[in-house]
Amino acid sequence: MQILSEAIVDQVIQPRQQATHKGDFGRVLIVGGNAHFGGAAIIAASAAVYAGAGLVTVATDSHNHAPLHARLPEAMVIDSQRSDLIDAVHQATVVVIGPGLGDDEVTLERVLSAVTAQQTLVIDGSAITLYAANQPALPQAHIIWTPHQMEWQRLSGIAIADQTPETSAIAAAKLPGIVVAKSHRTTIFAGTDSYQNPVGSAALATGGSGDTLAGIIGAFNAQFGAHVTSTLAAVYAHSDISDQLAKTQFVTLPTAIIAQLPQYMAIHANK
Ligand SMILES: NC(=O)C1=CN([C@@H]2O[C@H](COP(=O)(O)OP(=O)(O)OC[C@H]3O[C@@H](n4cnc5c(N)ncnc54)[C@H](O)[C@@H]3O)[C@@H](O)[C@H]2O)[C@@H](O)CC1
Ligand SMILES: Nc1ncnc2c1ncn2[C@@H]1O[C@H](COP(=O)(O)OP(=O)(O)O)[C@@H](O)[C@H]1O
Ligand SMILES: [Mg+2]
Repeated sequence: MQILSEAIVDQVIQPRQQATHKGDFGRVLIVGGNAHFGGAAIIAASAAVYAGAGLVTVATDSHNHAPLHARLPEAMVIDSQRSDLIDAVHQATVVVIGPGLGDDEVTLERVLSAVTAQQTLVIDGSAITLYAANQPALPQAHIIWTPHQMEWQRLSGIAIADQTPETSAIAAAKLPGIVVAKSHRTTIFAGTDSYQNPVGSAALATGGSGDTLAGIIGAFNAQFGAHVTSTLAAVYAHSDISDQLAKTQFVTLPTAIIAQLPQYMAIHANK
């Protein structure tokens, strides 16, 4: 198992070429936010925008459209219950499904059946819980699972108390793609390789921290490429920003971490 360091962030985040346009930095589609969990989709979308995705669209319950625009005018929005969801999936570089999705199995299956092998699919939150329960068909895409320990229990069948790098590696190998097994010391499994994140603290133990990470992972894969390094850098950056804020803040709120992303990325792009 390789222990991550700040070097992964310096390696992945590079200065931007100047003769570029927003399309060069990827299109991220966030699918989530039912009428009760709209904040999760807004948090994930905010993280994706502030982490540098070229364009961000949110497919979410219509209850969330006005609140989303009020907080994040940079994002576009569509009603996840309408037919243009499939068009939005086809236009995306990366699809992040799950933050606040709740029990919307229909939307999960519609999205899974529309994602293609050329795309990246981040499966987070309720989408993990729904997949674990119903096992819908998965696309041939570059898949990144981001379960917390309870979601990993549901997906892997390993009780939280029995989740170790060894047991989780065996379970992760049975899934397509990358598994980001979130915990106090998040471990990432990619093929036969495994990595551990050495940073992060209990200041992250607040609702929305995982929604934030899902958005950062989406944005990093969209703009830096669908390589495991993009996901590793996102995991490290999320915790590293929190650790820096935690020097003076008892809990590091998703919105506080998100606000730091542009400055953090500017510093590391030039290292
Ligand atoms: N502001 C919002 O709208 C928020 C919405 N959220 C969404 O709520 C939906 C449900 O996700 P939740 O994670 O809240 O609920 P889950 O039911 O998936 O998991 C949390 C439950 O598992 C238990 N648990 C035990 N050990 C745990 C561990 N080590 N890590 C995490 N949970 C552990 C918790 O006590 C809790 O009862 C997701 O779609 C998520 O994205 C959450 O992200 C919180 C914030
Ligand atoms: N005590 C802790 N130490 C380090 N990281 C933590 C701790 N508690 C939570 N985290 C991190 O915060 C995030 C929580 O994810 P998740 O439970 O999915 O949040 P939510 O679904 O509420 O957005 C994960 O990245 C996890 O690694
Ligand atoms: Mg979560």
